[in-house]
Amino acid sequence: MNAFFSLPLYGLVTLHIGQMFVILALMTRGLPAALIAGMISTAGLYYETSNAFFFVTLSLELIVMLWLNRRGLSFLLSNFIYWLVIGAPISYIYLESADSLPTDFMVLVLVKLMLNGILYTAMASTIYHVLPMSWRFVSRPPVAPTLFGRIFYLSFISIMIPSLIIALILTARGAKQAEEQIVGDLYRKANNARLITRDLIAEHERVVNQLADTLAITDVNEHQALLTQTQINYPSFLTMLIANRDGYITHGAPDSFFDTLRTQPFEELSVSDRDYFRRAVENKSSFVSSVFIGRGFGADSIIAVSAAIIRDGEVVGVAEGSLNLPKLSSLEERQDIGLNDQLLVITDAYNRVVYASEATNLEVYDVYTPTTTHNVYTRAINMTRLNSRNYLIANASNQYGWNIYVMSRPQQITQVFTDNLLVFLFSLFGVTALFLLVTHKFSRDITRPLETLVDHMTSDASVEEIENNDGMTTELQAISGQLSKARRLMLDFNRQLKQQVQDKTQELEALNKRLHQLSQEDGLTELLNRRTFDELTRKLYSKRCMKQLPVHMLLMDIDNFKDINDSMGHPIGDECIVSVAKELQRFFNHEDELVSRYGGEEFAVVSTASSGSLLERLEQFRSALTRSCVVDGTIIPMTVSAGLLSIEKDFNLTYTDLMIRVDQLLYTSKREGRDRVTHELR
Ligand SMILES: Nc1nc2c(ncn2[C@@H]2O[C@H](COP(=O)(O)OP(=O)(O)OP(=O)(O)O)[C@@H](O)[C@H]2O)c(=O)[nH]1
Repeated sequence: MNAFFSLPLYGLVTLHIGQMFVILALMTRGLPAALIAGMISTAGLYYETSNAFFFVTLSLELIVMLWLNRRGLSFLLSNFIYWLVIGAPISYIYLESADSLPTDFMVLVLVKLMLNGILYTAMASTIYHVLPMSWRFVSRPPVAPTLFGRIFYLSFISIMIPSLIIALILTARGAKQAEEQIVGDLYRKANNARLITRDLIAEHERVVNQLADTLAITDVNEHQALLTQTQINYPSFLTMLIANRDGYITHGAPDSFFDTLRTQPFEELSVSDRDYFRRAVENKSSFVSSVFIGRGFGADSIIAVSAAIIRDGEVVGVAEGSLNLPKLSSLEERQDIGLNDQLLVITDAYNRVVYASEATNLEVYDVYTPTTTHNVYTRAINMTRLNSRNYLIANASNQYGWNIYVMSRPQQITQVFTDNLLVFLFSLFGVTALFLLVTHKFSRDITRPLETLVDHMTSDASVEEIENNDGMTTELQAISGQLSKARRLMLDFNRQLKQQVQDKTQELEALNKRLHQLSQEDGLTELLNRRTFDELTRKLYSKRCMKQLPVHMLLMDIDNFKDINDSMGHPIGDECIVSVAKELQRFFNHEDELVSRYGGEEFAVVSTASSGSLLERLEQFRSALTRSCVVDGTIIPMTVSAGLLSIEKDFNLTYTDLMIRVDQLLYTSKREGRDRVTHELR
């Protein structure tokens, strides 16, 4: 059982779709979940092989991928690097030590492992990107922060999966075709060799039969000539002989052979113990021997073709021809067997080598029975080992019990697959480079106009539409037009808003100023109110005292004002108060002189002027006041009572005491008959 959901392609080459889920678990649920998924998916393999290798490598793959991913590499690239640097070497060592795989298939398996890794990771990546966000339990860094990177990554993995699958299927089909072709070729050659050897033996058997028939009716004197001629006609016969009924050689060809033979001891000339003699005599027919070592004339490995010479139903002798076995090499040449590392071995019914290609290191008469194994890569043909190399082996046997083995190196099949995969890998690199270029251009086509648009929209310069919009698509041109329009409106609105804010600010400032003024002024007379006057004068007074400079405090009150109010009404009273204030402002306008409405009809003046100047102006004021208030052409005469305290020496008086004292001086003036000034100097 294989819980990897394998999709067999060719031989051991299968796509392990199940691994995709393990990678997906790593992407969405993290390492512990992926390890559990990996354990489940390799459980079947573990159960079958009792080997934890698959789980260990899978775990290593997951850990390395995660580690690389945390360093900013995509899972796809991480997987590729893993297989290149760790996975392939480890698998190589494992497969090599496990010895379960012929080394001829090693490259193929390693390339397949790598492609498999790329494929299932690409599939997992694609699924990951279309999964709802809620399925992603672990946050992953984005595959690429730039638009270019994202377009490239997504388009790359989406084109890679189909192309990888198509490439694998096509190469698998290619390998199958190559396999069929090579296996067909081997069997065709084996079959041809079967027919040729059959015909060869049959022909020589016929020749020996004919010879025996002719010898039976020919005078014995002509036997030697007949034999020599036959051997000349059929050079495939290395030697030929005629033996009499007792098994003694009476004639031989070629002549040189027979001359040598004749020099042998008498018993050496007997072939009565040889199968080819006994069987021919016993069966009164022809016979084809298996391989044996000749004697008498050298010690060649030979095959003997013999026939009984029958005269009047009685065997009178045996004619025999020994086949020249090395001449079978023509068979090899005729079938191009030497090419492509192909080998030919022919054995007889006793598995003795009749003929073997030189590269097999087999000698004629050696016993050869190939042990064959079935191989996953080659379903239609067996594999065998010869001289510690693997060979595909096709065999055929003829009716003489001969076996014909044609062998070929398995690379011929795996080469097609491996070559195709390598071509695919290189094309993939090419496609990747092309993709990089195209997506780079594509993303620039998108981002450039947007950048231009943003630059244009954020610059303070012109509000005109973008002049050079050649690079823009029509959609972007439309958006750009609308944005420019919106921006113009916005700028207009902004300008109006600015103006309004400016106006309002000015108004507010004026209002504030006025409020400030109002808070300091008396509403009727616009003189300083009592609170502000006290505040300012307190400071001035303490400064003057500190510096011991003269300061004068003047407090005055309109005399009998109640009468004016009572007789003429409050509005007229107000007018009188205002005219007093105006006169005060007129006469007490020196620097550091403050004038205040200190109460209802009470006024205060602080001055730093000389007392002479002050008293003079006070008198001028009092005199002007009598005529200052005119209502409906009638003068309302007014007088004031005043208290004046000049501080010129005693600077120890507090401000409160100062005011109390001035007030007392004012009341002194009132008490003493009004319209006067009580002046005190301290
Ligand atoms: N029209 C008007 N009258 C005010 C104002 N403030 C105070 N008065 C009046 O001023 C008068 C002050 O009167 P009194 O304090 O009795 O003193 P007087 O009549 O001026 O007499 P003597 O101060 O003793 O000379 C009151 O009748 C108040 O109502 C004001 O702002 N307007």
